[in-house]
Amino acid sequence: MSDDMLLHFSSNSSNQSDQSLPAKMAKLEARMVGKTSSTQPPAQSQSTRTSSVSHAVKFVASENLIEPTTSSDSDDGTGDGFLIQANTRKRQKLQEANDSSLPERVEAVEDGKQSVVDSIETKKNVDVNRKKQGRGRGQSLSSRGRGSRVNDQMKSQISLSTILPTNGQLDSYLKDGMSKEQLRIDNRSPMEEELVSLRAKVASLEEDLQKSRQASSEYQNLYHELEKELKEIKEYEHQMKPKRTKVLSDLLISVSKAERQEARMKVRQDSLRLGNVGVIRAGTVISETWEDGQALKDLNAHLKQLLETKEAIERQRKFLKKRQSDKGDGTDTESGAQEEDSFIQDEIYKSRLASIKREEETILRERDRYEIDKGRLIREMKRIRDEEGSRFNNFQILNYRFALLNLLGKGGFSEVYKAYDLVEHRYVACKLHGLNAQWSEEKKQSYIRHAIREYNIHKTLVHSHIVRLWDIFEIDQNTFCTVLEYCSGKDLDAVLKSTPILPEKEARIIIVQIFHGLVYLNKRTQKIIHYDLKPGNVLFDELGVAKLTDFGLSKIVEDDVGSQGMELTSQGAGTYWYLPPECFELSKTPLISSKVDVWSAGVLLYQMLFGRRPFGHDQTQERILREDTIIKARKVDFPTRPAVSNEAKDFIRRCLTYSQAERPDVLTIAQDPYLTYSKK
Ligand SMILES: Nc1ncnc2c1ncn2[C@@H]1O[C@H](COP(=O)(O)OP(=O)(O)OP(=O)(O)O)[C@@H](O)[C@H]1O
Repeated sequence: MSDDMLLHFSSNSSNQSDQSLPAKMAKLEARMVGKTSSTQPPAQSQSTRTSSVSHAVKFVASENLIEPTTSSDSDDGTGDGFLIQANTRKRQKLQEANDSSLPERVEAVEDGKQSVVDSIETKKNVDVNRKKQGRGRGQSLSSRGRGSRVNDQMKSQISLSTILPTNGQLDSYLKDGMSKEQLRIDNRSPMEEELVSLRAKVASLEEDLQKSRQASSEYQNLYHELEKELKEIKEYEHQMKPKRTKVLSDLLISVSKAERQEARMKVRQDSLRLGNVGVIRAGTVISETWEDGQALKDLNAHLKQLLETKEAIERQRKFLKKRQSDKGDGTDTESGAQEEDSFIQDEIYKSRLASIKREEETILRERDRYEIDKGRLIREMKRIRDEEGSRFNNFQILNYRFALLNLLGKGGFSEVYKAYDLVEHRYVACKLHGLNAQWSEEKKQSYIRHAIREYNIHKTLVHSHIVRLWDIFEIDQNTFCTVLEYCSGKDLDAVLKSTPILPEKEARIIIVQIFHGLVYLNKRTQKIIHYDLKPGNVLFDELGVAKLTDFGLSKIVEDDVGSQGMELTSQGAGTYWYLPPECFELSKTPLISSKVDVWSAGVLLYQMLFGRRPFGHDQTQERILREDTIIKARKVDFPTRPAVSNEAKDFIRRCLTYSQAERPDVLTIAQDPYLTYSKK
């Protein structure tokens, strides 16, 4: 119902209160006779409805017989005449009993009036609320939904009340106990009912929509609040970042300083035991020499003493033998007793010699251990000296990101520092490539080209058995840095220096990992030959996972390469103990393939198992070249000790196949049973 209608409704109710009841009833009856059925089509115009409503309201208000909210409606169209007649009769009866029942009726009328007023008040409130809601979206839709429903109910009631029977008839119905609701339902057309139900649905949907809108607005508010909070956190984070970085790098520095101190203290302690570098002056020439420590001196002294004892016993034995031969012409009884004495004496000497031998062996084993410790000490001393001489030793932060800590080691042209990545928050290894200031510009450029080439190859390699290369950047005109995955374990070279012979199980799992890395290099679209496989280029992480590194000499195998391989352009580079014979070919440019890496891996396995390299172990690089050691390496020999499985030996023989054509390539040998672990 519109607001206008309500106004009309309320004004009529007051205006008509003075009309005489009988005259009004008559009027209404006449109208009812002439009116159309309540099944008026829903398409009926709103204005017609409104006028009907206003009449109905007039009727309700003036007669005060029914409550608008529960008022019944008319019968169906066919019953109109009967109802009117019945009503007329009813009215006559009523008039007869008029005066006697008037006080109760007045009361009923008063009650009805009050109900209508209440209903109108409710309606007004609802509509006022709805208007408010219409003005401001912030208000709850549920109240608007309720308002709409009440509105719809009112509309339907009012439109139906246009076809209500006269008040007499209605009174009679009420008296007969027929519910007003029943009347209302009976008088509804199906379309009207559908309309009502659709309106109810619309109202409920509107209510849902409003709820959703409200929820959405609440979420939006929450979102804005969170966004604000996030912004604040980010700002705070931004402000705190330099402070945090400072605290972090200070911590890292103090830990590194403590490590440096500890390393130096250990070197001092070990030096007492194992030895130190001394300085010898020969005229104006000053040179360095190694002086053994007390433990080694004691061991050597012990060995010397054992040797002296051994020599003394040997001398006594000789003397005893000589005496025996000199007294050979004595009496039988006499010579028999002397012979027995000499025999016993000799047995004593022999027994003593055997025990000296055992002692010697123990001391020699101990000395070997000391020698290994001595080697480690010398390397550590060198590292400390290199660190002290390095221009990067004062904890610089490179590229605003990499906090340099302690020196890991120094290579030919580079220093490798342990560093901390302040962005990714992980340890890395920063390899600082220094160009020699004395080099010609051409040589510097060539070195840089070489390093960039290595970087370009290495950066694309992502495999668990290959050291990751994270970054490259320039430090100054003569220095640049490559950032590598940090491997906190030793490299294989350091491992073999402290334990020259590895148990076969350990050696096998290392070679298996190396081959996993090699297979990866050979399964890429752009195949790569590492070309510099050697113990120093196999690193271990803290869990003992082996990783290949140093792709400085690597070769990219071009697509159009023939089955024999590609041309070796950098002949002479690499470490000769680990390179195959074809790399030493001088008559023509050698063709190389992944078979180079297979040979190197074979040498590595041999060295891990037997503690020495198969070819030219004791030779220098220069001598290997001069004596054609590798060119002559046609057959591999295995020492009798330590005992190694035949499978391992067969695998090594396959890797060290002299003929390049017959040697399997990486992908072929990767199928070898020695490299596969199958459950038995
Ligand atoms: N990614 C890394 N993680 C941990 N230590 C590393 C890493 N890379 C190299 N190192 C260590 O740094 C030291 C120097 O390495 P570098 O590769 O420069 O030396 P090299 O291989 O002996 O020399 P060159 O490359 O000239 O042959 C070695 O002891 C090596 O173990």
